[in-house]
Amino acid sequence: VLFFNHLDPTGRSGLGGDILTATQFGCQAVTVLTANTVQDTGVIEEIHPVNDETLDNQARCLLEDIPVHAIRAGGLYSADHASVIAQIAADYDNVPLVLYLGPQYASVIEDSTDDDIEALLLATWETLIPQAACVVVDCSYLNLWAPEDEHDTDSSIPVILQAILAAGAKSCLALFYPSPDEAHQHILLEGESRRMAFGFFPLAGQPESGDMISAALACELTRGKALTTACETAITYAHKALADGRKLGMSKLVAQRLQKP
Ligand SMILES: Cc1ncc(COP(=O)(O)O)c(N)n1
Repeated sequence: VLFFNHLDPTGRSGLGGDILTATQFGCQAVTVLTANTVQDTGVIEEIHPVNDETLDNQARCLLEDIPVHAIRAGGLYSADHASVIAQIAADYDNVPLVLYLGPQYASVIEDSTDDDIEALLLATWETLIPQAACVVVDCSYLNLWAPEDEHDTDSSIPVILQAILAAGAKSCLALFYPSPDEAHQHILLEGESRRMAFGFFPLAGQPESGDMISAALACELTRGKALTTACETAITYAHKALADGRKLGMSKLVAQRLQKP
């Protein structure tokens, strides 16, 4: 599996976590760094995006060397990142693309402007979402990825999810979908009519669950698993990893990713 992600030096999220998840699923992780960061288990102090040429060169270097069976794109910090990954996805269109849209920290980047963030959103919607086999979103942060006219609309989650499918994504796994009884639930949307709900997930509000679930999902897809089964396995895995999480630092738990799915 080819992972695009940031490097979280704590290993809690990002490429370090992806490698552990891939290992647990019996896959080799090949990795492309999108950004170096300065952070601990609580605060992201700095994000330094990698330039788009390095991103492109590293990904293509790996793809020409090693057969890749799934691509998981996360940790996107610039419109150029989205465009480079989109071009790669187009060149390798037989390889399923799992796109993860989670908490989005592009505003942490020094000198970043609203225009930069808007350009990232636009490139994501126009070039990446249309090519995704599955877009994994965390509904708690979905408004950060909403197209400009959807910002600040409280009831926009179902609208944005439908927009993801309308943009061309084959499916969308919506995590922490706000259900009427206030519990959180995960929902897989496929095409116009197919909708499948997964069980309740008691560990709501753990931002790294989507990072982990999308990584595990990409690994499961390399084995030719059906999407619903792959989603279910990935969710169960993340649930266990978070339930066994350890407070290694002063802030967020570090999931135990070496965990039988
Ligand atoms: C640069 C960067 N991007 C994303 C995350 C994950 O998000 P979270 O810490 O909310 O799980 C992170 N720790 N660092």
